[in-house]
Amino acid sequence: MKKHRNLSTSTSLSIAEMAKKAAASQAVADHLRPEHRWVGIGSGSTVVYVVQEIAKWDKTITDKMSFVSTGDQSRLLIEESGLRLGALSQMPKNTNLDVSFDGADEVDPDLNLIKGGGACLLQEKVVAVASQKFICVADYRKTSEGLCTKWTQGIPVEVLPCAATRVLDELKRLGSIDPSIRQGGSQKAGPVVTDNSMWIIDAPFAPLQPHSKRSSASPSSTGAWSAETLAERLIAIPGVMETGLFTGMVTKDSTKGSQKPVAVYLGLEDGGIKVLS
Ligand SMILES: O=C[C@H](O)[C@H](O)[C@H](O)COP(=O)(O)O
Repeated sequence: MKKHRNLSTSTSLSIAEMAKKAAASQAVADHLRPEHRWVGIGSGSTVVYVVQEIAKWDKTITDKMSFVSTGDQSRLLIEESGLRLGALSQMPKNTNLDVSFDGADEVDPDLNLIKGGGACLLQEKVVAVASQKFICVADYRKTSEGLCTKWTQGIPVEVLPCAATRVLDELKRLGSIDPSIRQGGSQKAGPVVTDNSMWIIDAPFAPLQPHSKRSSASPSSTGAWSAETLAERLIAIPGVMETGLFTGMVTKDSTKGSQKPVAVYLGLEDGGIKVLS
C-alpha cells in the first residue's frame, strides 16, 4: 500500500492534486504531437491526469495512436478512457515509442528517480527505455537534493519470491536499514504481488548523493551511495528483477531511450509549473 509519509492533511492533498493536474496538462501540451503513433502510459495517481488530458483530444487524432501500458492499473486506465491499447510486441522492429509519460516518488537534481511506490516499476522501466522521450510528471513534494530524503519507506526492489530472503540479506550488506517485503495490509494477507507475479522489497538507505554533487561513488568515503552506483549494485543481486532507481546518463538529443526522463514537470503549490531538464 502506497503512503506519502510527509503529507497527510486533506488541504495539502487537494493542493497536491491540483498541482499534479496542472503539471500533467502542461506536459501533454508540450510533448504529445498529433503525428505521434506510439505513446507510453505510466502508473500511479499523477498519470491519471495525463490520460484525462489525452482523452480530451479529438478522437480522429488519438484513434491513430496506440497507448502502451506499464501494468494493470495503466492498462485499465487506457481502456476506460476510450484510448487504443497497444503493446511493445506490436511495434515495428527497431522503433521506439514516440513519447511516454510517467510519475515518480522522488526526483533529484540530475533527474534520477525513485519509482515503484505503487509496485509498478518493472514494466515502467521497460517502457521508459523503449521511448524516444520519457517525460516525468510530479508535484512539489517529490524533489530533493538526494534520493531517499523524501521517499523514506525504501527503494522499491522487485524480486523473485523464492529469492526474497537472500536479497534481504544482500541489501543489509549494502547498508540498507531494515529492508522488508512489502505487505498487502488490510487489502491482502501476505506480500504484495506485482503485475509480474513478483514481490516488492522496500529497502531504506541513507540519503543518496546526486551525480552532480558526489565526490566519490563509494559510501565508505562519502557516507552515501551515488544513485547510479547503488542502482548498479542492486540490479546485480541474483533474484532482483528490477529496481525502482531510474538512473543513467541521458543525451538530450538522442533518439535512444533512457531510464531517466528528458524533463520533469513539477506542479507547484501556487499553481505554477516548474520544468526540470
Ligand atoms: O509504482 C508506481 C509508480 O512508479 C508511480 O509512477 C509512482 O509511484 C508515482 O505515483 P504517484 O503519481 O501516485 O505519486
